[in-house]
Amino acid sequence: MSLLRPIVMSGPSGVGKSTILKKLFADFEGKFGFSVSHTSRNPREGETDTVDYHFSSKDAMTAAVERGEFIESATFGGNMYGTSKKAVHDVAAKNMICILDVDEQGVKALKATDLEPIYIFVKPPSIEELERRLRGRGTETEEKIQARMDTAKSAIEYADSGAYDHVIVNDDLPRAYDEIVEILKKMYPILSEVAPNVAIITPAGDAPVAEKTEKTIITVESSVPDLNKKRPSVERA
Ligand SMILES: Nc1ncnc2c1ncn2[C@@H]1O[C@H](COP(=O)(O)OP(=O)(O)OP(=O)(O)O)[C@@H](O)[C@H]1O
Repeated sequence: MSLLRPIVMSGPSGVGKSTILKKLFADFEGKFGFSVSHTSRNPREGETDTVDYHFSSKDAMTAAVERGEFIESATFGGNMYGTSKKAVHDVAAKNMICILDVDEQGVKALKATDLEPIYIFVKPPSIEELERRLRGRGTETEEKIQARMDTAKSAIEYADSGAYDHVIVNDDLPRAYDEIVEILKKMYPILSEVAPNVAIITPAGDAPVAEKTEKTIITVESSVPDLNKKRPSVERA
């Protein structure tokens, strides 16, 4: 069986990628996954090696980067972060579609690998609307908004040059989401499969009744990854 091709989901900050991904992960339980990044920083309390990050030393990471084992890597606050090609393969090996939420530089780096992802760009209806959404989110300082707008203009130009397989304009969220799902269902038959062991999503805290049925009970917390968690290896602006 051939491995599922990863998906690149790129687009300027504030365009709605996380919103779309959150819904995809929830609607297609167990079909999508993120790769686990490497970092040279120490684990924080509650973090588990190979789950939250692959915790590594700076020397080991530097050597692996030199051997060409990483898609991209960067240093933040004196610590190295990066995404290895193996981490992407590991998701596909579980028969899941690996989502790569990367910026323009990440897309260029991926194009130099043999991972052959499907490239999707989420485009704002206009640069003014993007700025409105960024401000509306209320998470950025004025300086950061300006820097993000400059990065956004470059990202849109790159997308307009034909760098992506699909460009989806996120004007109306449900419409944009449906368009993405339609594309993905054509590309990945596993998204149309009816799981033999249907998952029932219940609010956390509900008593599981798995022993009475053939169905799997999954709480929302455990089934949907935390998309608010920063993945610094792909964060630049
Ligand atoms: N079609 C839409 N119309 C209006 N608002 C939208 C639409 N899509 C998303 N939003 C809103 O825009 C804001 C930014 O969305 P989101 O945080 O998903 O962006 P992002 O692309 O993931 O950004 P970042 O890369 O910085 O994480 C959010 O407040 C979200 O609710």
